[in-house]
Amino acid sequence: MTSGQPSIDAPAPISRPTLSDGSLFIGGARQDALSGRRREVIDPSTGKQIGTVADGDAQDIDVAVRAARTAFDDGPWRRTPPRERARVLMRAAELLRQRTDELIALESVDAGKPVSLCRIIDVANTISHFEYYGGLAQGLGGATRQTAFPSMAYTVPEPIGVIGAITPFNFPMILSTSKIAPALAAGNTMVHKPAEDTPLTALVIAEVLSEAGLPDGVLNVVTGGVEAGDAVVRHPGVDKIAFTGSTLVGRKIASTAGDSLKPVTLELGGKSAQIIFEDADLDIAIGKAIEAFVFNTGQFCMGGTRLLVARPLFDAVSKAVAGAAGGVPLGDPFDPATVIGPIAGARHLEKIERYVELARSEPGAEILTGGHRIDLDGGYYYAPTVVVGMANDSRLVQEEVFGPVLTIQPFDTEDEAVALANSTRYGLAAGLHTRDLNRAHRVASRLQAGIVWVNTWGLMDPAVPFGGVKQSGYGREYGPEGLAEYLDTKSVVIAM
Ligand SMILES: NC(=O)C1=CN([C@@H]2O[C@H](COP(=O)(O)OP(=O)(O)OC[C@H]3O[C@@H](n4cnc5c(N)ncnc54)[C@H](OP(=O)(O)O)[C@@H]3O)[C@@H](O)[C@H]2O)C=CC1
Ligand SMILES: CCCCCC/C=C/C(=O)O
Repeated sequence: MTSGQPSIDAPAPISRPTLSDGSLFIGGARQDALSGRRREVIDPSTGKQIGTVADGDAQDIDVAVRAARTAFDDGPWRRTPPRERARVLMRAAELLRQRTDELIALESVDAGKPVSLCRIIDVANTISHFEYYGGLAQGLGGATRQTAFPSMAYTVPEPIGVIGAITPFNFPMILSTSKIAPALAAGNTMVHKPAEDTPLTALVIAEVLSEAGLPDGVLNVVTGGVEAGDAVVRHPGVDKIAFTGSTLVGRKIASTAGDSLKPVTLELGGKSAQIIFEDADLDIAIGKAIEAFVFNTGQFCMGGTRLLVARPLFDAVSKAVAGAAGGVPLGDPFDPATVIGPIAGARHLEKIERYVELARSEPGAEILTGGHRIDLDGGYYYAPTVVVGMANDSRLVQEEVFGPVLTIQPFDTEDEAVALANSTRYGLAAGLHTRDLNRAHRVASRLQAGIVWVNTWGLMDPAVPFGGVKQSGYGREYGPEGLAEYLDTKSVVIAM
C-alpha cells in the first residue's frame, strides 16, 4: 500500500471522538439528572476535560430502580422464553460489532486504553460475552428429581429480580457486560452504576440493547459517584448486588447489603504471584512476567505484580524483565503502536506514586527501572517500574498498587514459592512456569487463587470462570457459574 491508505488487513486508524453530553438511561429513554448536575469527563492522556455526563444521585437511583422494578414485576422480560432473550443478546452483539470503532474511541479516550489493545481485548470480549450468554440462555432449564415418596419433583431456574451492578474504571465495558449479559440472559432487570471516571461506554451498551429489542426499563444506567453507588446498595427495591472494585469498598458494600440480607457477589482486589521455576521456558516466562504487570497499564485486578523466581535465575531474570519492561512502547493511546497508555485518572496515579515512594525508604530495596511519572502531553503517565529487595511483609509487596509496578523476590524451594505466593490477604489469580507437568498440577492445586495460569498469564475467555478467594471476594463471573449467580432455583413437588 502507498499514499497512507490503510491496507485491507489493517484496521482504519481510530481518532479521538467528539463527545455529545451524556445523559442517564432510564426506562428506555435518555434523561438528565434530577438535580441538573453534570460531571466532567477527563481524557487521561491529556488531563483535559472533553465532555460531561449527568451526575446522578440517590434520587435518580430511586427512579431507575422503580423502572427496573416495574419492568421485572409487570413487564414481559422475565416471561420471555430464554431462546427469545438469547436472540436479543445475539442481536446486541452484532450491533456492537458494527459500532466497534466508536466503542474503541470512547473507551480509549475515557480510560486511556491503547486503541490496538482495546479492539482485541475490550471490544472483542464485550461482544463475545453477549454471544456466549445468548448461547447459554438457549439451554436454560431445570431438572426432574426422583423422590422417596410418590411425587413428581422438578426444579425451575428463576431470575432473582432487580440487580444493582456497580463497576470499576479499569475495564469499563468488559466488567459491565460480564454482569449485564448473564443477568439479562437469566431474565433479571438491572440498574447499572459505572465508575465515575469511565462512564461513556455503559451508555452505548444500554442504547444498543434497546435497539436490539430489550424492553424499556430492563437495563437502566445511572452515571454518578459514590452517593449513587451507595443508593443502589441501600435501595429496598434492589434484590441483589453485583460489584467489582476494591476490597475496601467491597467490604462496605457487603456490610450495608447485609442489613437487608441482600445477596452480593464481590470481585475485589488482587496481588497475584507468578512463579518461575528453574526448569521454565525462560523466553515465555520473561515475556509473560512483563505482560502480566504492564497489561492495561497495570490496572488489572489479576495483574501479576509479584514475580517469584528460583534463586539461581533471580539476577538474570530480574535484569531481563527490567530491561525489556523499560522498552515497552508507552504513549498516546490513539497511536496504534502504543502498548502502555496513561493511568485512567489523576487520583489513581497519585496512589501509585505513594506506593513507589515506600520502596525508596526501604533498606535494601532497589528500583531497577521506572519509579517516576512520564511527562507527556499533560497526561497521567507512569513508567513501568521493577523493584527488588523488598521485604515480603512490606506494603509494596502485600498491597494492591493498581499500576505498572512489579516486585521480584527469590525462592529456594517449591514449598517456599507456594508459601510466598499464598502470603497475602488476596487470592484472585496465580501462575507458574515449569516444564514439569507433575509440578504444574501439584503447585496449581496448592495456590490459593480463583484462577491459576500455567506457562501463560491473563488468558481469559467468557467460558472460563474467575473470581476470588480470601479477600479477593466471592462469587464467580464468566462461564455457566457466572449465569448461576443470577438465578434462583425453585423446586416444585407434586403429590401423585
Ligand atoms: N476482581 C475483579 O474481577 C476486579 C477487581 N477490580 C478492583 O477494582 C479496583 C479498582 O477500581 P476502582 O473503580 O478504583 O474501585 P472502587 O472500589 O473505588 O470503585 C468501584 C465502583 O464502586 C463505586 N463505589 C465507591 N464507593 C462506593 C460505596 N461506598 N458504595 C457503593 N459504590 C461505591 C465506585 O464509584 P466511583 O467511581 O464514583 O468511585 C465504582 O463505581 C481495584 O481494587 C481492582 O482490583 C477491578 C477489576 C476486576
Ligand atoms: C484478557 C483480559 C480481559 C480482562 C477481563 C476483565 C477482568 C478484569 C480485571 O481482572 O481487572
